[in-house]
Amino acid sequence: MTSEPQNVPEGGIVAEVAQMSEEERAEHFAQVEEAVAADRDVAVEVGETLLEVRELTVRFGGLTALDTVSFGIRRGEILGLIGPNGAGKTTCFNAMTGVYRPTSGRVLLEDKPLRRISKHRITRLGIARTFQNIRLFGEMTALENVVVGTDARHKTSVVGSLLRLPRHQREEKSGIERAMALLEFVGIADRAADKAKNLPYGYQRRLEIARAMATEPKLLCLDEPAAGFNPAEKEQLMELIRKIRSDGYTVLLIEHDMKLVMGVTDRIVVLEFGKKIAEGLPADIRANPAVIAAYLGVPDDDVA
Ligand SMILES: Nc1ncnc2c1ncn2[C@@H]1O[C@H](COP(=O)(O)OP(=O)(O)OP(=O)(O)O)[C@@H](O)[C@H]1O
Repeated sequence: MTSEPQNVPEGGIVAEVAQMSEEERAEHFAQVEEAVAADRDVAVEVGETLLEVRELTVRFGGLTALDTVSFGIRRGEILGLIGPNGAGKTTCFNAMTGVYRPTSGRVLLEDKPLRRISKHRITRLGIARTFQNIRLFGEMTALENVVVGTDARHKTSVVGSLLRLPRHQREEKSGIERAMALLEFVGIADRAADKAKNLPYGYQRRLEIARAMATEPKLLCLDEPAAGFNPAEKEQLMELIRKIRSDGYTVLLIEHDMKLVMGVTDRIVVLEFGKKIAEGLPADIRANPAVIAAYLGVPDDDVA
């Protein structure tokens, strides 16, 4: 079924795809799905709401970290979630990915409420994330770290894998092949056999992204992926994020670096003191007086 995308933002792949005929769209997504996730069973309909945050409130004791925040993430877009320090970005992210239980409000994935569920089940439902502080298995190789991600999609039972039944062997082989393809995709295949802890910092960040992608998520959440990067590395990261989106993924990006956010996102949601103060296209957000006021004190370079 193909439905007409609604409220499609100007510019970016979402708009491009919206202009395509049904045939072109089908061909586009066939290519996209082949490229990185040949066996992916995620149907992509650009423009529809994939995840909805509805009146979400999170309190820590007397502190309201998130106050009745609502926004939607559309399939196929890169949504930026920004705001000054302490605005509630990470809290929102954590409430969306099962780390925190919201005080009130809901998160709906494909119209179904995400209740209090384990992190593992969140991954199964199709949400993957990276962390501000890199969390890799340091003693495992880069390749093994990504294979672990592909395991989340396996259908073999524990007994099946212990007995090394043919399906398990097939899944293992395809997991290794996919993991290798993902390392190439993020640009670190040359260090596939190195232990994660021995990789340079930039490689570790890319490895985290590859591992999250390996779970074949409907929504890929990146929490400050450019932290600690120099300008050249940030530029490369922007390219990678665009490539990820072109491959059919939907991306939620939390990022401090305004240049990066403005350069790569389709739409932006701005939080301040736990409240949503703006939502819109990057150009509109850049000119929004409330956003400018929230970022006063931030060096011009960071906002421009
Ligand atoms: N586990 C917690 N317990 C108590 N207070 C918390 C907790 N997590 C966050 N907070 C508080 O909630 C508010 C929002 O914090 P949050 O980390 O979500 O903001 P942020 O926008 O992600 O900030 P930053 O950009 O600095 O990471 C802050 O006042 C913070 O101190």
